[in-house]
Amino acid sequence: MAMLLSRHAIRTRLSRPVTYLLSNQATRTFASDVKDFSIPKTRNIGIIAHIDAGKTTTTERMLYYAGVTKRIGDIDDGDTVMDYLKAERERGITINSAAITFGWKGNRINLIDTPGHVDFTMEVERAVRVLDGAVTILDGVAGVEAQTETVWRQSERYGIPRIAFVNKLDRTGAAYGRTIQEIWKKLRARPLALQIPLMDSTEGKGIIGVADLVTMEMIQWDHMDGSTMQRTALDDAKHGELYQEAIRGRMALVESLAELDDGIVEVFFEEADGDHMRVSADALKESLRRVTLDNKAVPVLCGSAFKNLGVQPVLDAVIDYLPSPAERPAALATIDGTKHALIPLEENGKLCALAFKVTHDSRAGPLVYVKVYSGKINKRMTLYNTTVDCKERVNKLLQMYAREAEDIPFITAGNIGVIVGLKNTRTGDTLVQSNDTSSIKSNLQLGNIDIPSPAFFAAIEPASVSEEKAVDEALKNLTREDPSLKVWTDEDSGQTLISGMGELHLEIVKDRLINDFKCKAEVGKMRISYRETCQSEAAVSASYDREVMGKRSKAKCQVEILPVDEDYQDDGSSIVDSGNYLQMDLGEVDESKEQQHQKSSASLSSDSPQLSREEVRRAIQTGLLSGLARGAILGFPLTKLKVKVHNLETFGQDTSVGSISACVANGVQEAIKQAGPCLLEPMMEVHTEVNESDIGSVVSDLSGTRRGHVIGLESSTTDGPNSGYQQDVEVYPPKDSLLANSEVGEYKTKQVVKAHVPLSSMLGYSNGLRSLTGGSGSFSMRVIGYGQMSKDRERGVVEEMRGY
Ligand SMILES: Nc1nc2c(ncn2[C@@H]2O[C@H](COP(=O)(O)OP(=O)(O)OP(=O)(O)O)[C@@H](O)[C@H]2O)c(=O)[nH]1
Repeated sequence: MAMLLSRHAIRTRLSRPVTYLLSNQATRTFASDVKDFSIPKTRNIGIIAHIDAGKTTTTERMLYYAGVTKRIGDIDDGDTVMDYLKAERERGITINSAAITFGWKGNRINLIDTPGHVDFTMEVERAVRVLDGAVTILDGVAGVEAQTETVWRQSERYGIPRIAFVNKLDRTGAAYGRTIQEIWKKLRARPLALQIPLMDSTEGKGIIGVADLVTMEMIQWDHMDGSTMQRTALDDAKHGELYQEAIRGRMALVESLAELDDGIVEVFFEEADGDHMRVSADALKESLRRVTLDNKAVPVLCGSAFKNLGVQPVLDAVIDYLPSPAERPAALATIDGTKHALIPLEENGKLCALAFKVTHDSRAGPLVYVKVYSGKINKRMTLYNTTVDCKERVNKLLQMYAREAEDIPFITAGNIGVIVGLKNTRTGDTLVQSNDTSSIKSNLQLGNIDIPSPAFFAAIEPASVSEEKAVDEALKNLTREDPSLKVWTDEDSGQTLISGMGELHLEIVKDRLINDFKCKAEVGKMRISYRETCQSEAAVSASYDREVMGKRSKAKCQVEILPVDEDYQDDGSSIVDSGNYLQMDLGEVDESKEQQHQKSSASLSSDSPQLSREEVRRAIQTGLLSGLARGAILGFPLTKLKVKVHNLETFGQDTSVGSISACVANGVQEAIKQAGPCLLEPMMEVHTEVNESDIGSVVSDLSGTRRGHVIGLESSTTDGPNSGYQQDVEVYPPKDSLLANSEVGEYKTKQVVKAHVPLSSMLGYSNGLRSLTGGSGSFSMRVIGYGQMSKDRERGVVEEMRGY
């Protein structure tokens, strides 16, 4: 079976088990290989996918086959190990990215399970940046879905090598070939099929085994729990059609690798005599590893986690193709927020670690999950948190098994572990050694995540005065865990408010307050976080004149306000904050003249305070921000305004920073009232992916009932612009491959409807879309800004908010 490689390739040739228990669950025994902390044998990996693709189902099998659990947890029965929060078990979804360590064939895998729901994109982002590699799980029926693309892009931003597992091939309509084509077309990644599924066409059972194209073996699993895996050499007499297909698959694999990797070309000509079938499995694996680590390609495997088919080869692929921490580029940190520094992975280097997640345990207190990038954390060590500038003491170090944990003596560079005892560290903080005297100690940051502005809020009311402290404490813990959750007090009502990324996000917070923290509190209706702006210009003179304890404090200023739109181009002279452009004219006077000016203006007292120019500037800025914090209609923050303060005059000895700020804030508030205040609502960019037959109903729903504006329609497999994305490559297997698709898996081209829709109209869209498309549609959305609403709608919102 000798064949030449493609022309392109030729051209390019040349201890003791568990000692510590956080919950009351049963003690478990950890495999000894997880105690091997050597870097080449460590894999920090995550599982990323669209909601419901089967991440948790697959992970549960991984834990079972690795010997961590004694039986397989079932998502549908609500008894999984990874989804341990009550709220997760009830809903059957993953919310907190639970981290777990287990051994596989002498290696140590730190696995982080991540949520697929759009409300928890921040959780994914937090997890993704500490990963060294990722397994992408795709639903073999739905293919590459909207949220898959979002999480894929997130992992791409961090340059994380990935493998893919096409799951659910037992289901009617599953299509492996089509899913692989979608990896190519939608994710713009080069898929390399390492397996082809054996479909049972007679009884329509879907997948019953897989052909391994690397070893040219047939793999089959027992019908019980899938723990016994039988490998037999593929042969023509026994496997007939599948054997022929496997040969085509093997040749396609070698050809594709040859385009990406010179190493395999050499093996092909020098060791395999130009025969695709004689390239050894080991040589193929080495080549696959090289191209995966270089992010040139994505090895693809397949199966059905639910039917216990295909999971062990995914674990093998994690070891074979995903990087150890030593094979990743050095971490990037910032010093003083501007200079960049690389943190090479050195076990004996200076300690540098990132707290990527904080959870709360009722017995142990805060558990801080860290990734150590350099150096080593020991028990009882004193750390320095560079983000909040404080010393922290390590009490215990743990290795997690979902909710259970084991004491470990240290966490070395490249590893993930949990610290108990840190009091102030929050998600996203950087930790270094306390006695590190180098200049980078206090200002080195491993880079925080930008948190989008919250879209929803709700009021929280403790059930009684005696409950207030417990609720406050619980909220403090929850915000430490989750930086996308905000808590504040409404000035008018004195109510505590929480805001977050979405309805589900806040619902989960509520569940956790009540069930995990056992607080007695009422959470009010989820409300949309609107914004306010002005429709016209206004200029006002503001003054502040107060006597406090016999001392007179007086200031005057002019405030001008004007609305700006998204296209506004500032000349660089403004301070930009929350979509507002702030300007302050302090005049051309220099420091000494300014002080004289203050003195000469002092008409009420002879001993005027000598505020520096910088103090005055800061006081004005504080006033501007506080004036813009609450709108005139419903008290929402203002945005899309240009505000200018000038002609500031101060009088008297007590014309303090506070008086200037108050004068400016009063001026801003007065100007807003005069400039035609109006409400703005969050606008979402929505991508809805549907079968062609459903386009009509989806478009009319979005543009009619949901008040959206459809901006485009494109085939979900359209090739968009992407440098380096080669379109003329043949990807195996083809989308209509009979063998790779289940009998009824007829190929349907999907279309993506792109629309801008007000957030308020997107409430309940998941259910609406499900009924419009019979469950085949999926969508993703993100906030793109704030849009004006009609006067009628504004009236409705005001009445609803004020409770008329
Ligand atoms: N038929 C079939 N169903 C599966 C398979 N894998 C998962 N499921 C089902 O798909 C649903 C979702 O599975 P999960 O494992 O919770 O998916 P997930 O990706 O973890 O979902 P989130 O945690 O919500 O992001 C459950 O009802 C599973 O039983 C599979 O291989 N075949």
